[in-house]
Amino acid sequence: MGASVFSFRLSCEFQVKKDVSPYGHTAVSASDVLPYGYTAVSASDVSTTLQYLLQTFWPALCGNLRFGHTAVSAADVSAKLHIYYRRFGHKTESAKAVSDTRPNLQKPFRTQDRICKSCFGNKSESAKAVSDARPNLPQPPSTTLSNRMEDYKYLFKVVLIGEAGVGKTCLVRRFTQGLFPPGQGATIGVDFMIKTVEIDGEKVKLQIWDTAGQERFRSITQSYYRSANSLILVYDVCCQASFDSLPTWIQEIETYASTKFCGYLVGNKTDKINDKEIPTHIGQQFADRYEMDFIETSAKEADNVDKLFYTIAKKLSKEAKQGELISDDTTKFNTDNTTSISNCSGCLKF
Ligand SMILES: Nc1nc2c(ncn2[C@@H]2O[C@H](COP(=O)(O)OP(=O)(O)OP(=O)(O)O)[C@@H](O)[C@H]2O)c(=O)[nH]1
Repeated sequence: MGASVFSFRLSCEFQVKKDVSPYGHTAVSASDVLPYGYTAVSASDVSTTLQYLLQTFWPALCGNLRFGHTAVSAADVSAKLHIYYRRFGHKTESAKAVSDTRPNLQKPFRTQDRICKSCFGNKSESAKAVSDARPNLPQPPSTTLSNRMEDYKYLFKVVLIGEAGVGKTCLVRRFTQGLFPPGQGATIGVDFMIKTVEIDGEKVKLQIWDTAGQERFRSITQSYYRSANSLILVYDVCCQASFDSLPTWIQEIETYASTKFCGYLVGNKTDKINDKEIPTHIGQQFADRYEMDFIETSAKEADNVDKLFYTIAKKLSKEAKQGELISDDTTKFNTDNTTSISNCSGCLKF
């Protein structure tokens, strides 16, 4: 089993690992994740073990970390794992042994809840998003996997892209948490949140991926385009440069996205009326040219933010109902009245 199998980078193949990583995009080598005598364990075993390791030790060591907002090197991760080795030893050799070294797995939810909150800040939405995205972790009886599967009809993946500083994170946090974060720092790699909305009486879960706009993260963020059901391309209405860069982003989309996705152009920061550089009709023209929907928003004032995401949820639900979201790789239809739509094997399937 090659090193790539155990790679902890955010890749399509091992979405579960990706989704539980509080490290953003840290690459962890095969040796880091194989403290078990190099026994061939499956990717999911490794994933599950790492979830446990990271949950157990990371919060105490690192405090209020959140997805994608912390740069942690492979060496850091490795150092944390050594603590685990010291405690449990190196002698476990099989996948079973791996699971035997997880004494806390059956602890009640209170423990996990505390860990999530500790790990990701005291933000219930964040903690819930993390919890939802960890299908392998023990769940309290009231929120077992099957229960949660009945919680919604569709699951869609929405990815925000655009230049750094245009307000992608603020849009996501306004929608998912109802707040405008003061002093929002730059996203490192990719962050995600989940919000369930109701469309025509049906629950629709939006898995919202907030990508870093900085060039240095481009190779990471590109890997998210293909599995997106919807791509939201954001620019800052007060920043000509962010608008001028749109053709480059369109090229990125054409290169990396799937052929079937719902595209939205968003001009953000409309509250800065006196600084506006890109008139609404120019934004609209650009969107028309590339057959995208268009809206102007203010994450700060909560203008049109809900409308943006609800419109996307509604459109995708309609397309799913009409069977128009049949995609490159897989479209999953669950037998229990729950449908998980995805464009690639990298999408979460709860
Ligand atoms: N006035 C105003 N400022 C905003 C708005 N949205 C975001 N900002 C500010 O713009 C700055 C950048 O916001 P972010 O949400 O971090 O931008 P981003 O696109 O996620 O940036 P990267 O993570 O680097 O890609 C922050 O200082 C925000 O406070 C808005 O609607 N109005």
